[in-house]
Amino acid sequence: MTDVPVSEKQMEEWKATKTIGIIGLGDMGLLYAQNFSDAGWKVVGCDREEQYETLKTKYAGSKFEVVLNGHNVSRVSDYIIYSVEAASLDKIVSIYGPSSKVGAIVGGQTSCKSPEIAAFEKYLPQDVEIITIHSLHGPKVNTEGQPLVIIDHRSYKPESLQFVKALMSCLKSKFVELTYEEHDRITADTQAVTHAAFLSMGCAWAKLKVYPWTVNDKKWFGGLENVKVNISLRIYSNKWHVYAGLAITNPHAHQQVLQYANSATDLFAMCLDNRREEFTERIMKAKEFVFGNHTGKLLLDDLMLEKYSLSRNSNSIDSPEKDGLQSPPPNSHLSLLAIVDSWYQLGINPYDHMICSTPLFSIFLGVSEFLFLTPKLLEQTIEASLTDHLFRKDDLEFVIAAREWSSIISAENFQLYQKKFENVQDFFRPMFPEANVIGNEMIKTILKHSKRE
Ligand SMILES: NC(=O)C1=CN([C@@H]2O[C@H](COP(=O)(O)OP(=O)(O)OC[C@H]3O[C@@H](n4cnc5c(N)ncnc54)[C@H](OP(=O)(O)O)[C@@H]3O)[C@@H](O)[C@H]2O)C=CC1
Ligand SMILES: O=C(O)C(=O)Cc1ccc(O)cc1
Repeated sequence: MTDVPVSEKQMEEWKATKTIGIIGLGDMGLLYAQNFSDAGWKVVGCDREEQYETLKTKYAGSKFEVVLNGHNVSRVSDYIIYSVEAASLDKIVSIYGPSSKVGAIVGGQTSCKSPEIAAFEKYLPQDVEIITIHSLHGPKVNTEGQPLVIIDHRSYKPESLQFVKALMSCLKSKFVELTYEEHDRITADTQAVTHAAFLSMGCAWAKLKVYPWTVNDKKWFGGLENVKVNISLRIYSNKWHVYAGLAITNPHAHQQVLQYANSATDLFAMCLDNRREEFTERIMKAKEFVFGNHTGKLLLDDLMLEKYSLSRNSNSIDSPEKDGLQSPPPNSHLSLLAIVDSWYQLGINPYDHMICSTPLFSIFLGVSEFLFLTPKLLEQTIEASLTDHLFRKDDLEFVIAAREWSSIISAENFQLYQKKFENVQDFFRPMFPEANVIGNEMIKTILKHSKRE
């Protein structure tokens, strides 16, 4: 539902009388503060108190006002959005929640909603309404057309939801109304497991000390490899707490990430033992379950992805169907076989979640679809998995990495998550400037071309 059924007059009245407050002026808080104030809303925001002078100067020319702290935001705002690290949310709501203006609406941007709702219920005064949100994209992605989840958890006035939607309408995102439980289940299926996969790939390359696109034996090139490398580097160039919070605070995510690690382990073990029949049957069952009803065009076109290589001399594609170009060596694509197997094992139809898809999830589904539905590519991949040892060592590191991420997430160990994430981040850091330019271009093109976006 993208239309907001409020009159122009009502909108103008709200803009003239309501104040929007944002606690946490980091990447997402700033995105909202700028968009809302540009659209004519009165916006106040704060970050940590010690940042006050710096931010006041920095945003002196902006249309929103920086105030000292969350008390000052909460006292004057009709809609208060907490846009802070997931691990600190409970503490921060406990401090500022009781200062919420009487009758205000409160929401948050954290990626997992059960702990956010629990904190709101615990610390907010009863007169305060709870309507929370989640933009399903990062701060550098154009908000237009991206899913924006809205959760009306506790509202007393019928116009409150209309008001939140009216405010959010300037983002031009696609509204998706869910309960917080539905939200957490879906995002565990989509985001958490997608991140686990790309985190594990990056971790494996860092362990092997390779920048895959620079390896001279030309192991890693072609459209599918470009996606793996670009998305993995994109995640590692971001803040660790976004991914840690999303996976650790969502109990459903633990099971999904564990299944992903188990799928990778099982499939790899079958390859080591050359259990051809069992391996092929399992992959084919997963294919039937996930893609059995697929009709029409694929989400992604490999020719489109092919140009987004970090490698300077790449000119190839993965598809064995396309003649005339040098093909990359067959790869076991364990990371992609494992995701489709884990969807099958958990009974998840990923297409059911497209309504809540993030750019990275769409791309992950797109490359998996490409692997499973491009004629001959899956057969070639199965053969390579069982008989070709070129990627065995990489696959071993990948399996270890997937298991490690799963253990850290299940143990809810933020410290270890940060340490592991930042180790890999340090390894890739020199490559980020170039990788981000190419990765951003790739994502833009994919989103433009993806028929379901
Ligand atoms: N980045 C993304 O792609 C997305 C993130 N999210 C979620 O949105 C939330 C914000 O993420 P993002 O903007 O990326 O993270 P940031 O780290 O950029 O922003 C969070 C900000 O909150 C500040 N903060 C910490 N404590 C307080 C406090 N007591 N009062 C006011 N501000 C405080 C932080 O300061 P300091 O850094 O000093 O701690 C930081 O500037 C997170 O929960 C994240 O999971 C949701 C969708 C997408
Ligand atoms: O697209 C993704 O999965 C991202 O990595 C960006 C992101 C991160 C956290 C969120 O809560 C929503 C989107």
